[in-house]
Amino acid sequence: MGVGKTTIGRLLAKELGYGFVDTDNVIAQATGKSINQLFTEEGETAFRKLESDVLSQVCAFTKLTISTGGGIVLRLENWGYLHHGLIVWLDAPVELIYNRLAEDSTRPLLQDADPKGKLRSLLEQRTPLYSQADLHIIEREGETPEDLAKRILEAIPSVLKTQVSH
Ligand SMILES: Nc1ncnc2c1ncn2[C@@H]1O[C@H](COP(=O)(O)OP(=O)(O)OP(=O)(O)O)[C@@H](O)[C@H]1O
Ligand SMILES: O=C(O)C1=C[C@@H](O)[C@@H](O)[C@H](O)C1
Ligand SMILES: [Mg+2]
Repeated sequence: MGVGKTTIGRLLAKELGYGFVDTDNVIAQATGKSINQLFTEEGETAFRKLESDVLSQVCAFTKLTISTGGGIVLRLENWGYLHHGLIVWLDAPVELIYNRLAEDSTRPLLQDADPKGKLRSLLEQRTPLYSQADLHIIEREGETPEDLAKRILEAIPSVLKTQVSH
């Protein structure tokens, strides 16, 4: 959460000449509600169902970069959809994310008495799930979104199946 999926996904799409979709944005547009409102008014379970519905539809397209919500990994069903493409785990130290999101109130799960502790526990719970991604990119201090998009693009060939020449 807050690691830069939306920001960097958009840049990657541009570099690749692909379309771009952000599942949180699609959900907000389709429902006319913010992510905060959805969590408060409908609950996290209803949000997760919407998130799977959106992913199940957008994963069918080619030449598309999809930025997801940080909790997309939680439902087993989503992994079938994610594996239509190449999955990148964008990772950053909790301290960095916490500082970035300190003034940001748009993440409902961080409206907590101890947001840093919450970030830590979410990351701990989800690490085994994020580890299922094809590519793991760890952000370095001071790296810009452009730097990260470039690094992801450079790393992608390393996880593509090597072609067998005859
Ligand atoms: N490499 C970076 N350096 C500095 N700021 C960044 C970087 N990446 C993202 N940001 C900033 O951090 C904030 C969170 O980024 P963003 O919304 O892209 O994260 P996200 O992973 O999509 O979050 P969520 O999981 O909530 O969807 C934004 O204000 C963005 O501008
Ligand atoms: O990590 C999460 O569980 C979330 C991340 C955001 O992208 C949103 O999908 C929402 O705030 C939940
Ligand atoms: Mg996002």
